[in-house]
Amino acid sequence: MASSSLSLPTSLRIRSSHFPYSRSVHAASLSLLPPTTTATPSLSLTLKAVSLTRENLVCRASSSPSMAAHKKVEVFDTKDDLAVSLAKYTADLSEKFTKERGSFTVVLSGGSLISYLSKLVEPPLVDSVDWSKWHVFWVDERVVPKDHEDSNYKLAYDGFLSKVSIPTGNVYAINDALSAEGAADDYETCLRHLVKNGVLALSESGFPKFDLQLLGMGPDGHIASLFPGHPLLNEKEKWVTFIKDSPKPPPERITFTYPVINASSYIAMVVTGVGKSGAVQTAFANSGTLPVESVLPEGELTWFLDKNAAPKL
Ligand SMILES: O=C1O[C@H](COP(=O)(O)O)[C@@H](O)[C@H](O)[C@H]1O
Repeated sequence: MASSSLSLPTSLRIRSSHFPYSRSVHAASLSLLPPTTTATPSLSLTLKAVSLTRENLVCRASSSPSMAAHKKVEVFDTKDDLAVSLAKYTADLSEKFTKERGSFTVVLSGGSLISYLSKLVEPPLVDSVDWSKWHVFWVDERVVPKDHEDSNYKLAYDGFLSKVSIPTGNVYAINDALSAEGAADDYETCLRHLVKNGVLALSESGFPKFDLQLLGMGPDGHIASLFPGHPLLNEKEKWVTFIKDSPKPPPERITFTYPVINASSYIAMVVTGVGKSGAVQTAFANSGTLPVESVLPEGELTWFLDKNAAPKL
């Protein structure tokens, strides 16, 4: 597969026959590491340390309190390669949680993310996933009717949900008849009910623990409807909140808060295109300025990047 994979802070892997290793080396000192489990000898960079094999690059970055417990970065030559890998990753987690818990709780975002789920709804994966065990949620939603062009539900329905057999009762869209505030409260009530009846797990931090959240990031580094500099970034108590002044239209939205996002077992951060490479670069430098930098799940964070969005190391 034409991909690169990076992992931070404990491991950053790059798998690519085309990865420009030389660009990765300039900021760091090189040292030899013992061979990894692959047959190929590996090199290590102290950046805080990147190890390279011909097909793999494993980077151990400095531990920083602002980093997730386990963070990986995958870089793909093409969007198609990314979609194939994201589909396999999602299908594997579906199997894992279905076996372990009898259900799979998945959070979708809007925007470009949905287009990268295309391989999941094609053979062979579409036939191997047990869709009856899926429970689908939204990390954010625009407060518009469900058939509105701006609706994240509509986007997901047209591009994904309409192609698979997830029980209708397991698809948790917002109540679009309510105000932004009402819809946020209603969604939080729904989540609390699902925790009570065991569909959703509860994290030690007291927030719902989703199995997988599939997130996108805007060119300004926003995730969900958490925008740079907005007071909602500081919300620590609520599970779901609302915004009426979103800098990106439409202005009225509901959104999960950081505590709910970060209680997740797995998060995939799917980012493509040169227009987002600046934000990715800033985020990887731990600038402390972008909302995406506060995505630090209790579980595992994996960045799925195409090479146009990948940071220049
Ligand atoms: O407004 C939104 O934007 C972000 C990013 O969208 P993208 O098209 O740039 O990938 C999205 O993740 C969020 O769910 C959506 O409401």
